[in-house]
Amino acid sequence: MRTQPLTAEAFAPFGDVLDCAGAPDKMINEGLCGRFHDRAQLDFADGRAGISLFQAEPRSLPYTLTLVERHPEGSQAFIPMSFEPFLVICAQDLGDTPGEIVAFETAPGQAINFHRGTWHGVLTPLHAPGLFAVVDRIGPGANLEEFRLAEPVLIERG
Ligand SMILES: NC(=O)N[C@@H](O)C(=O)O
Ligand code: NI
Repeated sequence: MRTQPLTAEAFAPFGDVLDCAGAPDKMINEGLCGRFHDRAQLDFADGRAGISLFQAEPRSLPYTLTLVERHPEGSQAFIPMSFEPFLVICAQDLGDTPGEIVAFETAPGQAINFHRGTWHGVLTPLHAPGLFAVVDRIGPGANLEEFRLAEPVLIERG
């Protein structure tokens, strides 16, 4: 299957796109900063928000996907700390199992937030340095379900 450009509309079933598209919601700091306010649906059931840094190995396209995962107790945001695009993989939810895989390539300056329970591929940079801030749930109990695909899915550039 092939990647598609990340847009808020196409990603809406899976989560939020964070970018500075359009006009800011408000100008702050004496008019020197545009605030794109409250742009993600965060959820940290029975826990709290945490900010972690991920230093991930870059991958290449074509990319062979063998596993997806989800976090039933919380949302998870991937915020690149570079201006490099990255690969975002999701799957529709069929209840206990993931459905069709959908793959996006971000534009520079875009970040994403997976909604609670969204099936997704793990953090997948396409270029070094692979450095991301990740905002997700810190709390008790399990918050990771993994699903190994019956057949690997080859993801190619769209
Ligand atoms: N396991 C972990 O902290 N990261 C994954 O959830 C991921 O989506 O990369
Ligand atoms: Ni995850």
